[in-house]
Amino acid sequence: MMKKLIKGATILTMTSNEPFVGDILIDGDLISDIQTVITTEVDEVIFAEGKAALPGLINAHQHTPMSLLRGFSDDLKLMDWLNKKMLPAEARMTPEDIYWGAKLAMAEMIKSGTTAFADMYIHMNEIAAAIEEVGMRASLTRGLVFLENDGGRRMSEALDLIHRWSGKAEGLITTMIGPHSPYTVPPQPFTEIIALAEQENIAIHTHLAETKEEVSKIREKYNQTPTEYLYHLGMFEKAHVLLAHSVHVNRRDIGYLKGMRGGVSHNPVSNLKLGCGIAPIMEMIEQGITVGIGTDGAGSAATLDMFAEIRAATWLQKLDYGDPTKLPAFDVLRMATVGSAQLLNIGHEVGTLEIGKKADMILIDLRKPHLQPIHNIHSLLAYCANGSDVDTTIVNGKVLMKDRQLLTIDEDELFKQVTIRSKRIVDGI
Ligand SMILES: CSC[C@H]1O[C@@H](n2cnc3c(O)ncnc32)[C@H](O)[C@@H]1O
Ligand SMILES: [Zn+2]
Repeated sequence: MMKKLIKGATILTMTSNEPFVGDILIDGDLISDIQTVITTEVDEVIFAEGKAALPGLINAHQHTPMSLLRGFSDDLKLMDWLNKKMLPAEARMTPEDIYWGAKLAMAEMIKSGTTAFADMYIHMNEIAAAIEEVGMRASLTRGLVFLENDGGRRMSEALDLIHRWSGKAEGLITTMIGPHSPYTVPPQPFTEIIALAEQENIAIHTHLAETKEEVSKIREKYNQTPTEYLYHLGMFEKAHVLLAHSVHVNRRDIGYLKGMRGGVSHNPVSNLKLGCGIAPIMEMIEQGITVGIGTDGAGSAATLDMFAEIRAATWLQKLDYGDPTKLPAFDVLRMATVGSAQLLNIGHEVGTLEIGKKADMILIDLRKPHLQPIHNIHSLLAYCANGSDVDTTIVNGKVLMKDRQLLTIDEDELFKQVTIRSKRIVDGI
C-alpha cells in the first residue's frame, strides 16, 4: 500500500468547527491517521504549510455531458431551454460525445475541488468508463423519461447500468435509478420504479418541483403538488431518495419529506439563472431533512464550481429572510460535504476527514490576497474562495491534481475533442 503524508496543513475535518494545524496520513485509499505531528516512513510527502485541507466537495446533482452545451442556450425559460434546445442537442450526441463531455466536466470539477458527484444522463457506460480512467467518485443514474414508447429500452439500460457498474472502479462507482421528474414519468411507470427500488434496495435520483410551471402542470393532471404526487406513490417511505431542486415545496410538502432517507440537492446557481425561485432549505433543515449542494448541468448552471454554489446558497437564505445570521459559513460548508455525501448514500465513507474514512480531500492555497488575513477559515472558504484556489485534489488516496496540473486527464486532447464535438452537436439547432 502506498503511504502519503500531508504535512503542516490547516485541517478542517468538518466534524467540528475548530481547525488545527497538523498532518494527515493516507494509507492506500484510507485516512489512517490525523495528528498535530506524524512521524513515519512514507512513499510521498505533500507539503501543505499555508494550505487548508478539507474533505472534497460533493456535487449532489449533475448531468456531466451537458458541459458540451455550456453557453449554447442561455437566458431562456426552463421548458423552452429543455424542449427546444437541450433535448434536440442531446438527440445528436453520440456515445463518444458523452464520454468527452463527462471528461470535460470531471476536469472542471477536479480543478475546482469536487471529488464526488451524482450524475443523471444517457449512455452511462461511457460516463462510467471515463470515471474509471479519471478516478473520481460518482453515483450514476440513467435518466428515465416516459413520454415516448421506448420506456422499456431505457429501463433495461437503467438496470444494466446498476448491474454492470455498482461497486466497480475500485468502489468509486455507485448507482441509483433515475425517473427524471413528476412531469416526465406517469404514475404507472413511477410506481413500478419505486417497487423495484424497494425490492432491490436501489436509491432513487429524481428532479422535483423546480418551477412554478411544473407545479401547475401536476396540479392540472393529478390535482396534487409534485411532492404530494411522489408521496402518494409511496416514494419517500420505500427508498433512499435524492431530490434535485425542490424549490416549490410548501409547508405541507415539507411535512411529507420529513423522515425521508436521502434528502434534497439544492442547486442555487441553476435556480437563479433559470429564474426558478429560492428553495426553502432552512425550513427543510428545521424539519430534519438533509440538504446537500449541487450545480445541475453546465448547460443551466454555467459552471461546476461548488464554491460559487456555496456562496449562492448562503447569500440566498440571508436575502430571503432579511437576516445575515441564516446559514452561516460552517453550516453551508457542511452542506457541500457531509450533506451531499449523505444524499449520495456514501456518508459512511466520505464527507469528513476522519480516521478510517476514504481519503477524498482537497488542499487550498491560502497565500492569496483574497484569502488573507485568516481570522476565520470557514468564512474565507464560504465567502471568498473560488474553485481556482484549489491546488491539490485527492480521491481514494490517489492524487488527481497537484499544483493545478491534472494527472489523469490530458487537457490538450480534451480541448481538441470538445471543440470539434460541441460544434457538430449544436450546428443548426
Ligand atoms: C434523461 S437524462 C436527464 C435529462 O435531464 C435534463 N435536464 C438537465 N437539467 C435539467 C433541469 O434543470 N430540469 C429538468 N431537466 C433537466 C437533461 O437535459 C436530460 O435530458
Ligand atoms: Zn438536473
